[in-house]
Amino acid sequence: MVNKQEIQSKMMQAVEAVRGTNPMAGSITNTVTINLVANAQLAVGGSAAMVYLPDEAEFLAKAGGAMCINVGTLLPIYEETLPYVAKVLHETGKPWVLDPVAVGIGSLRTKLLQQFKAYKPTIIRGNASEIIALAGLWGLDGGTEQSNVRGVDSTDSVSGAKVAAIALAKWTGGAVAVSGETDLVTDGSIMAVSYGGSHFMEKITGAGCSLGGVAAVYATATSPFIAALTATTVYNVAGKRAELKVDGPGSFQVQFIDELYKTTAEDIANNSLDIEEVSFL
Ligand SMILES: Nc1ncnc2c1ncn2[C@@H]1O[C@H](COP(=O)(O)OP(=O)(O)O)[C@@H](O)[C@H]1O
Ligand SMILES: Cc1ncsc1CCOP(=O)(O)O
Ligand SMILES: [Mg+2]
Repeated sequence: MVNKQEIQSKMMQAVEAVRGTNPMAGSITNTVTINLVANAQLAVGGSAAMVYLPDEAEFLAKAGGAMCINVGTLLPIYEETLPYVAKVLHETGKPWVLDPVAVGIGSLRTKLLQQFKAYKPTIIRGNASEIIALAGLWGLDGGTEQSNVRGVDSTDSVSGAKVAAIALAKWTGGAVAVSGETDLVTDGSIMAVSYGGSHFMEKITGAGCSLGGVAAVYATATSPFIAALTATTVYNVAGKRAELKVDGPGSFQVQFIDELYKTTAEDIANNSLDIEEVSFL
């Protein structure tokens, strides 16, 4: 039987551990949202470092507690950097987050995302359409060959990505977080549904990317499933609170960082959460 209280208590421990140790999680991420990713990582108590080059990525992979790879804006050097660092992370057993932003656009993105299958990302974080398309690219259950990703946005429902998320988690042995109005997090045997957030999160760029960066911070301190769920929950609490204090997306982004900073371990434990066993789905 899955014990919800145990999951909540592990999330609280992860939040405290990160605040107490300021762990470093390096990133190779996109040029649109790089600043928000770093600020969100700092707000929850982590330390951020962003690089582009293969040797620097290897350095961060080895020096940090986890890493975040986000393919949002690809540069030619990434053809070398990304498979190289993913292999290092896989071989050294370092947790890493993959955000398959805009999967389906362009040949380099497709090739890199195909290469990542063998390096088993510890946490895969994406919106519903990205999760479905990645499962399709990897030939797993619940995936579709044709990506429904519209640029970087989802056109699928979160519940429609359930089978794909489970299949991806079973393949990697890690966790998958599907974001949207409500969020799903699974390790292939447990499915968590987390509530909260704000409609303003669709009106700023980088809510998803920074969620991946924060998941990497928590992955330095706990299991992939708890890390993905803790990040998802912190986002739901902070998003809900920020919305109450602002009247537009610009001030929301600023307030959201403040709320990430202020969210406590207790707030996370008290946020609305459903847990079910995957075998009963
Ligand atoms: N309509 C919404 N209501 C509440 N929270 C949302 C909504 N849309 C997105 N979020 C939140 O925004 C964050 C990013 O999710 P999403 O927008 O799906 O990712 P992406 O930016 O990669 O498409 C997640 O924390 C998610 O819970
Ligand atoms: C707009 C955009 N274009 C390429 S990457 C990117 C950022 C996407 O951020 P998110 O997926 O968090 O909304
Ligand atoms: Mg995204």
